Amino acid sequence: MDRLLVLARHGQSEWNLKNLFTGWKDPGLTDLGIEEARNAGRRLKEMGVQFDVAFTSDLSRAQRTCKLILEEIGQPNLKTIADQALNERDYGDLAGLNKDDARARWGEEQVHLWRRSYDVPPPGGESLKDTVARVLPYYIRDILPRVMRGERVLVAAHGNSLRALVMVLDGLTSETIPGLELATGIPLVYKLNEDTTVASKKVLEG
Ligand SMILES: O=C(O)[C@@H](CO)OP(=O)(O)O
Repeated sequence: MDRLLVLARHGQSEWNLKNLFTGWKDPGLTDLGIEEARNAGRRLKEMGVQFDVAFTSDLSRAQRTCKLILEEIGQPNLKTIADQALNERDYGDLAGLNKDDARARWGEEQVHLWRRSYDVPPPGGESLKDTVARVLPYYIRDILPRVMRGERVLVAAHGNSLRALVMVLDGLTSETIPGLELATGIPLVYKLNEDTTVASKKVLEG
């Protein structure tokens, strides 16, 4: 039995393009983002991937990406479950600020800690640790049981909500997680073992 779990970060958003902290704000995809999402779908189609269910967040950039992937693989009406638990990390007071302006104001190192450390929350927002604390229970309760039953599952979500999941799946630590970057529109194709650990992982680049 293939225990298939595909994780896809949304395509480029309007605020990715403008270099703004986004978090729970809800900008749409750019034309490039739409193309990235379609391309992710095409790559999955080339691999012959089909899904039994899709999960996405409460935010439109992830939902649109999910829809575009499903259209490309010829499953436009697949059952799709949207949940706030998969939302991007809440960037708190940084949401809407330009990332270069933030570096000029608070310094490169502080901004890097806010963006990539495990446990330093941005002002008024969530650390990655906080994000793991909401994503992981949802994964264990709602997503993983389906994968273990042999359902082929797509999760279309966000840079940091997916970093939270990849941290758990790949066994990364608070020391190694800062080095993990997820590109827009590049699906990660996991197959799981019977004991829920990772059997294989393929990054669908290009
Ligand atoms: O702004 C955000 O919400 C995220 C993802 O775009 O940014 P970062 O990569 O800095 O965590």
